[in-house]
Amino acid sequence: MQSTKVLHSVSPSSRAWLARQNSDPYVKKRYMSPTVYRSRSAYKLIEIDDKYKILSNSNVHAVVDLGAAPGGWSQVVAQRLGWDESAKEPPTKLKGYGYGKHRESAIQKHGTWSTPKLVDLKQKESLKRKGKGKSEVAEPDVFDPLNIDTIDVYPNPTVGHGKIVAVDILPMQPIHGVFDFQGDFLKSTTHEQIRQLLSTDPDNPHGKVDVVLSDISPNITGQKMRDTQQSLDVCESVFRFAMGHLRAPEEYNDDLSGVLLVKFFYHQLLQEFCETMLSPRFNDVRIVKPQASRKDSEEAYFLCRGWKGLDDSSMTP
Ligand SMILES: C[S@@+](CC[C@H](N)C(=O)[O-])C[C@H]1O[C@@H](n2cnc3c(N)ncnc32)[C@H](O)[C@@H]1O
Repeated sequence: MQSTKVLHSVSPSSRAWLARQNSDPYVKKRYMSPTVYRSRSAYKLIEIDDKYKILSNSNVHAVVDLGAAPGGWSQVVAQRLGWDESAKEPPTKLKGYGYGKHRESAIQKHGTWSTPKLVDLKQKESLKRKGKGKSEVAEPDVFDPLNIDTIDVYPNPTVGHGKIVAVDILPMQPIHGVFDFQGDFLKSTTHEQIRQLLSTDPDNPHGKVDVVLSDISPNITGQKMRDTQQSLDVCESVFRFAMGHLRAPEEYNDDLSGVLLVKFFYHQLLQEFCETMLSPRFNDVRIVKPQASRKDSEEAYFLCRGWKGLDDSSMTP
């Protein structure tokens, strides 16, 4: 009886959404998978990598995931690069590591770093007052507003290869093996922050990347021209970043390395962008629409493989 009431109180659009969720095979798959993917989108990247091996490839040492929140794609990248996210094992906390130089020493010591979990100082104080020392009481798994003295370190981390940097305008929960930060990718300062993070790797002083992924979705307004312009702005910004950061082709032993995968929304202008900007710069450019991408969505991806490099001096990033 109660459930009928609840259903009646649900709006027709929410009911349609629930019906679509209930019949969506990828939603079901997500709940049944041993890895709890944070997004349904994860299956799009799995499908693309299974087919084109853009991540499962020994040439991949640095990957950038743009528009990464809540983190489904980053989870897939981390897995494919061997940083098997141990979602089942709760992270433990070590004292003494945080941001800046502490973060660097944590990376050196543990091979990874994730955004520190914050500790609730009030709760900490109240535990202290009750005379419960650290050794007797498990530290609460909550916020430390100062953000300086704890870091999540997985007890038995699987050390993968390669550096993964994830960026989103929204915050994202940490993923083992992934450096994430909050930033607007359309701002050039964010491009610089990514480069700096990548170049902390001593083997990669210029902050070069092998794979640039972008699943960025601008806010869709329903106004075709505006949405198209937004999609174009994102694609151009991602391409500019790729031009400045993809590793030079001479460093690879094949002609399909140096990859850009970027989401777009169908429109003639995007098609022209692909033909004039992407096709001349990569050996293989195609439009992919993974099965996991909803048929009624106008999204698809430009998959560009085999970066040709900046041989033309007029092509400055
Ligand atoms: C479809 S979601 C990405 C899902 C993600 N690939 C996953 O698997 O979890 C699109 C993301 O793009 C982000 N986004 C939109 N505009 C952005 C911008 N200018 N800079 C960075 N991220 C942006 C949104 O915040 C949103 O999290």
